[in-house]
Amino acid sequence: MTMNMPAKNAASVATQEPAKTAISALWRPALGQAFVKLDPRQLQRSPVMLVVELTAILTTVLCFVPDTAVPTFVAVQIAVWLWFTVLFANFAEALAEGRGKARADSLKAGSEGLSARRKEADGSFKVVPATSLRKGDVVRVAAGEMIPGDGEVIEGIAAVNEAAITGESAPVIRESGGDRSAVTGNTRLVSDWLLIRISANPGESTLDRMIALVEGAKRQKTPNEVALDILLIGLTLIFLLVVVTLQPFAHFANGSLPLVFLVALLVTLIPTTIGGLLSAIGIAGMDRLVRLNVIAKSGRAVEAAGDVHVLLLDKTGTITFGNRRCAAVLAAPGVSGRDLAEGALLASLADDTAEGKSIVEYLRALHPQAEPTLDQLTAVPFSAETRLSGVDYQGRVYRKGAVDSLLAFIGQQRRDLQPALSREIDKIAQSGGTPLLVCADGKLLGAIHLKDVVKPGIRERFAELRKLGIRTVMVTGDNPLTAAAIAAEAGVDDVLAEATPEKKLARIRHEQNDGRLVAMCGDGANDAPALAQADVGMAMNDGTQAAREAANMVDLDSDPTKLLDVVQIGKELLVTRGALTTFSIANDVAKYFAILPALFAAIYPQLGVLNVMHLQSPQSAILSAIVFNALIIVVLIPLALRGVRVQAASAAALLRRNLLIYGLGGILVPFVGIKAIDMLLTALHLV
Ligand SMILES: Nc1ncnc2c1ncn2[C@@H]1O[C@H](COP(=O)(O)OP(=O)(O)OP(=O)(O)O)[C@@H](O)[C@H]1O
Ligand SMILES: [K+]
Ligand SMILES: [Mg+2]
Repeated sequence: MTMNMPAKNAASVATQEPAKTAISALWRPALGQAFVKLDPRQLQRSPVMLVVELTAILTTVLCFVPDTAVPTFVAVQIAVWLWFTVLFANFAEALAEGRGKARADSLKAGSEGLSARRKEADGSFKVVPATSLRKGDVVRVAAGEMIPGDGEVIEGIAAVNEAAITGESAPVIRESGGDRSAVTGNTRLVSDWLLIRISANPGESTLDRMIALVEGAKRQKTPNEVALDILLIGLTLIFLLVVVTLQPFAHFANGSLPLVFLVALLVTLIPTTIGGLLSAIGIAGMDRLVRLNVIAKSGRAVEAAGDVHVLLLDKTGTITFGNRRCAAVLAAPGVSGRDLAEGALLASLADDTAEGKSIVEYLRALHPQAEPTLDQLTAVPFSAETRLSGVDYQGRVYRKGAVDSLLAFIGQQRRDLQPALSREIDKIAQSGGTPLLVCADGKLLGAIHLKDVVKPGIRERFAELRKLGIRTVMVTGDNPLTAAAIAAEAGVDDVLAEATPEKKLARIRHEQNDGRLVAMCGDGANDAPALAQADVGMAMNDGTQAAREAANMVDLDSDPTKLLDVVQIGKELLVTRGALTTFSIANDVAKYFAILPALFAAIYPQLGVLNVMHLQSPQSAILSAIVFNALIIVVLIPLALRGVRVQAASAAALLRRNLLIYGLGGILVPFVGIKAIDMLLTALHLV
């Protein structure tokens, strides 16, 4: 039986890193695409460009209608440059899509022909195509095989190579229970076997999302883009009105403006620069995100990231490495080490969280003892609500859990605790560790020290966030002392300790009610509601499937500090769009004053004083403006694709700076550019 072809090497897919696709290799296919995109059905996504295409068609027709006022060779040049305007905008979009296309193609190729071993109702396994898997199906995957879809590990532990999706070739461990249970389709098992419950229907998987994200033009417009589109359509209508009313003015002075000129004038005045580059800016922004190994479920989330004020981070697994491990057990005064070891082991035997497993491992190594089998125990699984776990065994109740929760469970107060044990607990917490208490039948047996390590470099990233005006808040189910110790080490601005899922959710709602946009990073199943509520919810890829589903972003590298880069990308996206819109509109206003005097000079000689640019003739003025209008799109393509760099500064300072550069620049550049083109066209005898 051939299973899903491990020969289709995952690593070979990953080597086609989009970042390494040079622009030089992309512009050729983009050139072809620019013509394909002339199809009005495609162009209607960009209303301004559709108007330009209509004027290009009209002007082309007018070339065949002799007009004494406009020499045919000038009319032809205008028509050609109008077509160029549309082509340049199409080229920009195609170029932006190019990198993503290459990535999408390699991702698709990697998933073709995959099959799966699905568990049937009678318990047998049947080989089916991966595309036929539905949410809830259970599949078995063995070493060397590809995981056929996103899902949750329900049995087994194995090493998985996720290079095809993340580009990271070091295998990661996936196991049932706990916070490392989510697997991604199209990744390869390199050891052992897993039983996986599929969690996504066809078309909804991580892979599908990645493909949709990088396939540019098919993506949905964000609310911001839609709003800008409406503004651009409004401006187009206003200028249409302006141009239409020019003819009566000309008639009034017994003059006339050729139709070709009016049509061309309309194009120079409507916001073609931003209209032509808008789509490319959005696609390029998403592409930057994909290259960062972050998958966003919507463009809206990325834009929200650009405006985030507060960042909530889960402690375990996000700020720390998250493999909270048992480092020591401490018996309560009057309790033997043997009794504590027995109680702690029993309370952990049925606990499949990472913490529970580490306690069992620790005790088996240090205090070997006879163990009951699992079917002799009644398991009480850990929950973030109770913060307790354990078993009932032979009529006795074994529990372990957070200090306050366990004390409440056995009806004790913190102040009733023996001072020696109390001191030990505080010591564990002050060192950043997590203390658990263990009890059997209401009697305290002692404490367990769970250790975790703060991820390196996290402090520096938080400092950078602070410079961008973003406040960081650590939320944790842990006790206040541990929370404070880790918070101090990581350098967060605020802490919320002993947080249940409800408390996390309430904190986010509270910030949102105060008008702040909230981002949240988390990995656990108990983080899912908060991730869903946050404006930007980023789940760690190696976390739980619940978190990945609730979030609107997934970081494939499971690096929470990546949110900083996402914020940066969001800001760049917003600033780039804003800057080019400012530039485009300033440009159009300037063109109005640059061309009109030249156009009307013959009809209203008094306008001569306004003709500061001394353009050669009305036809040279109009042609120069059209050429400038087309070329400025090409000139700005690199900026649209690369994005405007954003320094750590307040939003107001950013706005001031950009208004100055792109607003003032937008007014001045057309005067210089049109004059230069006018001189060149005249010298070449083209007008
Ligand atoms: N397996 C377990 N059994 C019993 N108690 C546990 C277990 N794991 C954790 N606890 C206790 O429950 C508390 C909450 O744990 P949980 O994993 O829900 O925290 P959290 O809300 O995800 O926040 P963070 O992950 O940042 O600590 C822990 O601080 C610990 O005291
Ligand atoms: K224009
Ligand atoms: Mg957690």
